[in-house]
Amino acid sequence: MSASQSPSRALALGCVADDYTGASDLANTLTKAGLRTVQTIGVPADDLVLPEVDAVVVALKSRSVAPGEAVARSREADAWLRRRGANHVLFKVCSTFDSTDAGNIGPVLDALRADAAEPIALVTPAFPETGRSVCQGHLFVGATLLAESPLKDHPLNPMRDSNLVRVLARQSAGTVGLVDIATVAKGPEAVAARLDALAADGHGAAIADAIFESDLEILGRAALGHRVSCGASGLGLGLARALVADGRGAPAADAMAGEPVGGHAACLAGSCSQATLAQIEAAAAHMAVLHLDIEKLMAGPAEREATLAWAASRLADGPVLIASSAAPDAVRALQAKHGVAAVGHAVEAALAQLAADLFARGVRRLVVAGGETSGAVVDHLGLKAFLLGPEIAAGVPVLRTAGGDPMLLALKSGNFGGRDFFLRALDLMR
Ligand SMILES: Nc1ncnc2c1ncn2[C@@H]1O[C@H](COP(=O)(O)OP(=O)(O)OP(=O)(O)O)[C@@H](O)[C@H]1O
Ligand SMILES: O=C(O)[C@@H](O)C(=O)CO
Repeated sequence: MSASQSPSRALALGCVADDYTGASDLANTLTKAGLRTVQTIGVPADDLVLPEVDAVVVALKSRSVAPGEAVARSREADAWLRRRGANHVLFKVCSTFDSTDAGNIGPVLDALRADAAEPIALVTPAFPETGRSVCQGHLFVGATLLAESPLKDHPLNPMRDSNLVRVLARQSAGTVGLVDIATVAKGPEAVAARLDALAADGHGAAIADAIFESDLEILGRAALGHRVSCGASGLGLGLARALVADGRGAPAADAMAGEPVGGHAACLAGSCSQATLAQIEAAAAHMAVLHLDIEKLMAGPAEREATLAWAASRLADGPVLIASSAAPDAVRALQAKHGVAAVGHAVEAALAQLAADLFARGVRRLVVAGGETSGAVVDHLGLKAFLLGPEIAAGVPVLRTAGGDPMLLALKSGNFGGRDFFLRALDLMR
């Protein structure tokens, strides 16, 4: 990571994100709102020298691991951020609240709250820019209730209950209350008073309604009165705007100011979301696309090796896209035959290995679709920290690796981006 010229101030905001794409989504939001932000991969070393920043987003791959492991990693990240002076830590989860009854949102939040000695934490995944809103504790994806949206078919954590008070209560040690939209509309003091009342009643968390960015500004201000909160980029926006109003933040250095990185370009898609499936279809008009045969992939290395040979022979002519993505029926059939975890891990491992092989063949611009997939790829490439570049689509920035041989990446959350996402990303990655 590039060295700082001046000793860093205490962080205005610390963030622990439960996946890598979610972390870059949040880092993008904080940057746009005026906080200079760096995203690290995993908990950084204690002696990490940062440029002058206001916020650090520590990206973990903890959304779909065992709860104990998620808790341990998140506590470590939280402790690092507190040592860097962060008074408030936002636990960034998915705007569609991706989790199961076992966790990991509840267990991690319980632990962070205990470590911060906070009686209650405000929780909201609302993110109006991408159509996520919460009303009477129910999460909507656009105009559709969460449990009726495509998220009901998510390969790892199908979301079948839209009532987040219930969802969070099932995975938390404590009980969960609601800060409803009527209270939010009254302003930060009313929200703070409601949180105090819920805490006095013994609730450890409160789902907060939010529909518009103005609601999130109110919630961000109220959340800053506590040491920990939980939400998606919308709450990040609210916290950042409150901090900037308090005098923190400054324009970020242009992460793309250096030489263009050049090199070959490739896209890897492991997300099976409706959005990604449509984006892959649209990309086929502009680049060579290969759909992996998952049965063959699971049978041995031949499918991956053949894919690499296919890609290597085309890279000089332009970008290639390799996708494991499949429609819900096909995903379910594979999962029924091999097991959810076995297919997921086999696909992630194959795409991560392909990323490394493509890097070895000169790829320096890489677009990855899917949070778990991005986690596997970034870990396998051994990348440690990112600076923020321009926004490709809501929630997806261009990332530039900090230090070493520069590389540009876009880590796309499954549901984000328009149909032309892959082309648009590569246009901004030079
Ligand atoms: N054809 C397939 N059949 C079964 N599982 C698949 C297939 N292709 C990919 N997968 C697995 O599905 C999971 C997709 O999760 P991932 O987080 O990458 O995407 P996403 O859930 O759409 O994105 P996000 O978490 O950002 O919303 C991964 O574990 C991946 O390996
Ligand atoms: O909040 C979101 O929707 C994304 O940042 C994400 O975490 C999806 O994996």
